[in-house]
Formats: sequence, structure tokens, C-alpha cells
Amino acid sequence: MSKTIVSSLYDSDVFKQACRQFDLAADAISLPESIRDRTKYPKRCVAVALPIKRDDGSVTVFEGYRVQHNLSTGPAKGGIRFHQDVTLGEVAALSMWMSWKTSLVGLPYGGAKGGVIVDPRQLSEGELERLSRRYMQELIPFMGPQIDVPAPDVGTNAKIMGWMMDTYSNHVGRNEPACVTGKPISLGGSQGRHEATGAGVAYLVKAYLEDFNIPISSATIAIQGFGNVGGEAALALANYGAKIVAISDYSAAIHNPAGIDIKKALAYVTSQKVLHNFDGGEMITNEELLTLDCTVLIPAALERVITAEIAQKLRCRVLAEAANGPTTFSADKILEQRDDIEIIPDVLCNSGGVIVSYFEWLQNLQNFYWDRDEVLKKLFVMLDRAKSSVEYQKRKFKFSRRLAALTLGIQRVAETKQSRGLFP
Ligand SMILES: NC(=O)C1=CN([C@@H]2O[C@H](COP(=O)(O)OP(=O)(O)OC[C@H]3O[C@@H](n4cnc5c(N)ncnc54)[C@H](O)[C@@H]3O)[C@@H](O)[C@H]2O)C=CC1
Ligand SMILES: O=C(O)CCC(=O)C(=O)O
Repeated sequence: MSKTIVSSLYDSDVFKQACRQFDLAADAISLPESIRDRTKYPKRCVAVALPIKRDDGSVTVFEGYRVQHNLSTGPAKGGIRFHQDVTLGEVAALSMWMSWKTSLVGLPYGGAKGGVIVDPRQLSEGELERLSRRYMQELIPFMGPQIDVPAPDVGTNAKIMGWMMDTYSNHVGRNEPACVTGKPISLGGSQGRHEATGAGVAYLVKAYLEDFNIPISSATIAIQGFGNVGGEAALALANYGAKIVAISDYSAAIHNPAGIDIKKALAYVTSQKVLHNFDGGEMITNEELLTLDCTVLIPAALERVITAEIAQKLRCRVLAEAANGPTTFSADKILEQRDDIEIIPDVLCNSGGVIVSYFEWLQNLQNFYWDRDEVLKKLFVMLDRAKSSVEYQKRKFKFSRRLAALTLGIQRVAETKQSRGLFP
């Protein structure tokens, strides 16, 4: 990666956070200096201008990115975010976390992430389709089933993945479902992918609560973010018998100590798009939600919401990081000292999404499809395996759980790069 680009990425607090995590992990495993920068910084950052014809005939040029952090361990893999606050540094940080995540869970992938600076709620359906297609069109030279395989993230969904897959397929002149995951099932999407990230979060929360001898039936859960991940995690945890006492999205936060009817909340969001005015409890502030007295707090929205100040006020027993990068580096230090909160770190906690994306890619490549039960069974086996390896690493080296997960992911990427050697 060019030094000029790297220094500009450091303008981003999220990128700094990912780099500080890397440095800590690299020191902890005494990663040789000669391999550090090659492992740490992205391989490739692509920025594209995306001119879109608006419904009124005018043209708006949006800006989009794809950062391929690591291509050494397999095709790059990671979601695409449509959000007004996207920056190149944020996308780069998210691409680093994708690399550690795919390596930690043992997938034959590298890591990548994409983003477009846009508030998708401000676009009509037609404008959104033109933007999604243009993004894929501009990036086709860098995409493909064996190069880089995108998926949904914040502000994107199966329909958008379908448009991107169609654009790619039209370009290569054949149906190529394996170029994108998280597609509609009718286009080769996998059973279970829609709920995979949230279902994986819920499965790990349940497994860790068992380890901590906390019955799930007595657990109270607060969730920030009620989109794909937060909504599906809430549903799965409610089905396991936990009580969801607070939920929120960008429009509202709702608290109900007696438990929120999650099916009703999901139906409300499907029809109204937001939680605003949902009649399921009392309105609270975002900070009140994060600092509620509860068994499990699940940030499932954006990065850096658990700041140092919030970390001091947290009253949960378990912090399950469904979002990527929700805890700042300084908040992490405080939580380590507090010692009364167990963290399930993002790269493990939300890995269910990319695991089922891998299953989708495999099904597309072999043209043989699995049913939902088989997908979920395989998902839970892989999550159990990843959890066990993290717990083993944690015990063996007396690391925090985050450091255990990061060192496992980083070590594998570094080892692969080292084994491949340097072209003279
Ligand atoms: N979609 C996926 O498969 C995966 C997503 N993730 C991560 O999970 C997180 C959520 O992603 P998705 O659910 O896919 O996105 P989404 O776009 O479906 O939902 C995001 C939710 O966060 C809410 N939100 C945004 N700003 C907020 C704020 N300031 N306060 C409270 N809520 C706010 C939105 O209103 C929405 O409910 C992100 O960090 C993403 O990177 C991680 C792994 C896979
Ligand atoms: O499903 C995927 O390929 C990636 C999902 C994602 O963006 C993530 O795990 O953060």
C-alpha cells in the first residue's frame, strides 16, 4: 500500500483503532518486524466516482470505495456499506477486521470492505438500483468469484446484491452467482444467509451464558441497532427464551422491563421502516440504552459507540459485539481493568454472516444447494470451533478474549504471507 494513502487513512479514528489493535496483537505474538506492515495495511484501495441519473433528470456523482486488505489467503471477502458518513479510512478499518475474521474462523478468504457515501433512504428505488449497478460496473476489474466477493452490510440488502450480481453476470456474458453473496434465494442466495449474522450472535451469546452459568431464561438483553443483524439477533434470542428489554435504531430507543414483543417490533419496522412511534415500551435515550442494567448488551449498529465514558458506566454482564468495531481502544482498556464484563469480540461474535456467505459461495460454485437446517447446523459447528480456539488461546497466553481472537486471525494471515515469500 502506498505510504501517501496510508498516512491519509490515519485521519480516521476507526482506522487508528484497527491499527492500534493490530499493533497490540502483533506485539503479543512477537510478529517479526519484516512482516508487520505487509500484514497490517491494505493491499489495494480503489476509489470510484459514481455518476447517477436522478429521477428528475439531474445527475449526482457519488463516491464509492472498495478496500482489499488481504488477497493472500484467498479471494477478498466483505460487505458493502451505503451510509452518509462512510470514509475511506473507515472502509479500510472494516477491511482489516474482515481479514482477521475470515482467518479466525478458518475460511479460505482474504478480507475486503466497500462503501458508498450516500444516505440510501434519500434515493428512490430506481436511483438506488442505478447506484448499485454503477458501483459494481466501476469495480468489475477488481471483482469476481476468485478475486473479491462482496456481500451486504449497513444500508445494503439482498435486493442490492441481486442487482450487483446481475450487472457482473451481464458483463461476463454468463450467469455468475458466486460473484456476490447475500443475494435473493431466487438468484442463488443461500437459505439462512439473511438471518445468519444475528443467528450466529444469538448462538454465541447462548453458548457463553452457559459457560458463565447464567440461564438464558433469566437473561435480559439490550440491543442497539434493529436492522438485519440486531433484528435477527433479537428474534433468535427471544426464541431461546431470553427477555429483550431494550431495542433501538437511529430514530428511537425503547425500553420495556417486562420484555418487548420482537415479532411485533419487526413487523412494525417492515411496514414503517423505523422504530419511531413503536408502542412497545417507554422511550429512552441512546446512552440510557447502552448503560442499562442488563445481562447482555449487543451493539448492532455502527463503530465506536462504546466510548471510554460509556465503558465506565456499562452495567451489563456480557458485551456481545454484533457490530464491527463498536468499542474504542480506550474503552477496551477500561473494560479490561473493570474485569466484571465479558466481551465477545466482533471478529468472533458477528462471524456467522461471512460463514454463511462462504456456504453460499460454495453452493454457487458446485451448483448444489442445501436446506436451511443443514446451513444452520454447519454454521453452529464452525462457530463452536472458532469459540473453542479463542478460549484455548485466551487460557494458554492469558490474553483478553479480544486479543486471543485477533492474534489467531492475524497470525494466520502473517504466516500465509510469510510462506508465500517475497518475489525477488
Ligand atoms: N449484515 C451482515 O451480515 C453483517 C453486518 N455486520 C455489522 O453489523 C452492524 C449492523 O449491520 P446491519 O444490521 O447489516 O445494518 P442495517 O443497515 O441492516 O441496520 C443498521 C441498524 O443500525 C441502526 N442505527 C444506525 N445508526 C444508529 C445509531 N446512532 N443509534 C442506534 N441505531 C442506529 C439503523 O437504524 C439500523 O436499525 C454493522 O456494524 C455491520 O458492519 C457484521 C457482520 C455481518
Ligand atoms: O458476508 C460477508 O461476506 C461479509 C459480511 C461482513 O461484511 C462482515 O462480516 O462484516
